[in-house]
Amino acid sequence: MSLPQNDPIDLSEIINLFDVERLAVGNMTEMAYEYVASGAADEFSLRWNRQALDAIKLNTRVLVDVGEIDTRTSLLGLDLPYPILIAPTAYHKIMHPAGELATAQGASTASAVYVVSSFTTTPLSEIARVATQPLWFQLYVRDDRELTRALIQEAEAQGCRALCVTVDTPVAGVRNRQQRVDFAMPDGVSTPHMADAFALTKSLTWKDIEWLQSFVKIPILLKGILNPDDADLAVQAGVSGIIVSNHGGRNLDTVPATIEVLPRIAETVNKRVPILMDGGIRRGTDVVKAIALGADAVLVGKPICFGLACGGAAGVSKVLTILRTELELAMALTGKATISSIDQSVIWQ
Ligand SMILES: Cc1cc2nc3c(=O)[nH]c(=O)nc-3n(C[C@H](O)[C@H](O)[C@H](O)COP(=O)(O)O)c2cc1C
Ligand SMILES: CCCCC(=O)C(=O)O
Repeated sequence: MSLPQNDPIDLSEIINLFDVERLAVGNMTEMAYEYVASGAADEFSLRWNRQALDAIKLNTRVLVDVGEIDTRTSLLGLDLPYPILIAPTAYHKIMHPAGELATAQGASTASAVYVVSSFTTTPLSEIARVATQPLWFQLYVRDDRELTRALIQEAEAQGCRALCVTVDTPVAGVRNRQQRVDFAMPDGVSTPHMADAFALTKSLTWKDIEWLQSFVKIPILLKGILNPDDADLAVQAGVSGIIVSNHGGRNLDTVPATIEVLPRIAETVNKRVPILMDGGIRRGTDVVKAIALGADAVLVGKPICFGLACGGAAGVSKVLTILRTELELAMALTGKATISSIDQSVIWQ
């Protein structure tokens, strides 16, 4: 397979986050598109993530002064201009030749935190050199715990500000669409920090979380929590945050939409640690809904990959800017001028 030949796309054609996927289809190899767009098995959870967000109605208040919309928030010691982060996604060089460097530049232009995947196709040190906004690192724990430790130490040395430990992937899901295109890394693309997808450990347990806490110096978040009982264990274990995620519908098909489980997890966590959420966030109104139902911030995965394919760094920053602008409009129109004022009252019951 050859590397992608991304033709420059007129980014003014991208008006919303659905446009970016439509435009990316023709601008990526079929293999890369199928890798990004697909979910596991019959793709129920992939669709439910979107359908469940769409099914939530908003409740507005009028005659509220929304002359100053303030989307700022703080998260694990960082002041964020708006509560949207780039979710960790693997293999950016199959989407655009500039790969993770373009993603980091796009994130920096748009003032967003970029969570770099363990399966980055660019060394972390090179990404850190171009990023002007904070980076977080997503960790896949490997069978070899000493290599895992070395990778974390590299992430810390490169200035990553938090570690998102992915806990929902002891094995990858039934990825039929990847099988159909014989998904493989093209020649010339490698993952410098992970030997291959088979290096992931299947034996990760709460004991390993304790082990990580014994030496990791940056905040640890657990990514891929769907069960309130696990959320409770995570808080008891002393982690700094949790990410409610079903891996974008890519692992276990027929688990519920993340927006559906979020309120239950928020109830259990009861503000003891910050909660992030991802899965199907495509509109500013989706961000409002997630915050109203208990998230402190959200992450976006696939639209960033498609933005990267359409226009490198400019495509990534465009996706973030559209979503941020839509969030501001949704806040003004619901009568919520600040992030902290967004609560259950904006959900039509
Ligand atoms: C192409 C792709 C690659 C991904 N790679 C990773 C990864 O390396 N590590 C990880 O924890 N999650 C990974 N994910 C899951 C995302 O971090 C995130 O949970 C999900 O994409 C969010 O849903 P959304 O794509 O609907 O926004 C990946 C998702 C996609 C689409
Ligand atoms: C085996 C996992 C590879 C990266 C990933 O997390 C994904 O494709 O969803």
